[in-house]
Amino acid sequence: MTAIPAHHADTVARLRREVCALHAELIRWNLVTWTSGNISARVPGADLMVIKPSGVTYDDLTPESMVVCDLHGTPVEGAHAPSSDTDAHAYVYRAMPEVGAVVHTHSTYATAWAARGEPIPCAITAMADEFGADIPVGPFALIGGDDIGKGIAATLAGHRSPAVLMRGHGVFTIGRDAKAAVKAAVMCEDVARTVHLAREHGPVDRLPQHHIDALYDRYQNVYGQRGPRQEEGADS
Ligand SMILES: O=C(CO)[C@@H](O)[C@@H](O)COP(=O)(O)O
Repeated sequence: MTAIPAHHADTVARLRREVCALHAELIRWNLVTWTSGNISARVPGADLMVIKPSGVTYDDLTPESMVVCDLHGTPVEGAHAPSSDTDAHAYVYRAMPEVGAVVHTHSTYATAWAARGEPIPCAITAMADEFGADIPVGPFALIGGDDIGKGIAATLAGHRSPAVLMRGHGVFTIGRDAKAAVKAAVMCEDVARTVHLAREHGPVDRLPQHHIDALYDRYQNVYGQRGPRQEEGADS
């Protein structure tokens, strides 16, 4: 195995802790069954990523059990075999330099949309906020190799949505960091459930595009705490 350059050691140690801890969020939000989801994060400035080990139950995950791989999916540091989706994550990092993290789940409602091969229409404000569009469907691809990654990148490149429903499989989300990608996975399941429940009682209309655009812009650029006043602790 190739050694990790010393100047990346602190970052890798931090990402081992972060990626490990965020798997608890997949359980907390009921997005995974047994060992069926995974999280990875890119090591900024290096052709490396930190990813969950394959098939290890979430209670047994530790920072030390995370696996560091290069961006072709080859393990570089770690005693465990990496996630079976390692090649998919690695392909996304190679193809989408702006992506800092990838999350995969089989969350129930979103995966039901994936099983139907149907995009989730952007019908509610929470969806316009986070996704800015319908949540798209990517192609079916077998696990292992580059095909899942190719499908994710081809579907999400140039798309506002940080989530894709891989046909007949489940959800992949991307983000600038692991927390953002986990948030997208949580929100994806939430809106998948809401729109599904709404459709049980009748047709659901997509929001008008100008409303989607306005909601997305506000949530991405205005919503929440931002700017120097908050950083200085001002409260009025
Ligand atoms: O999607 C699948 C299997 O369908 C896998 O991602 C899932 O079971 C998780 O596998 P890993 O434990 O990450 O190897």
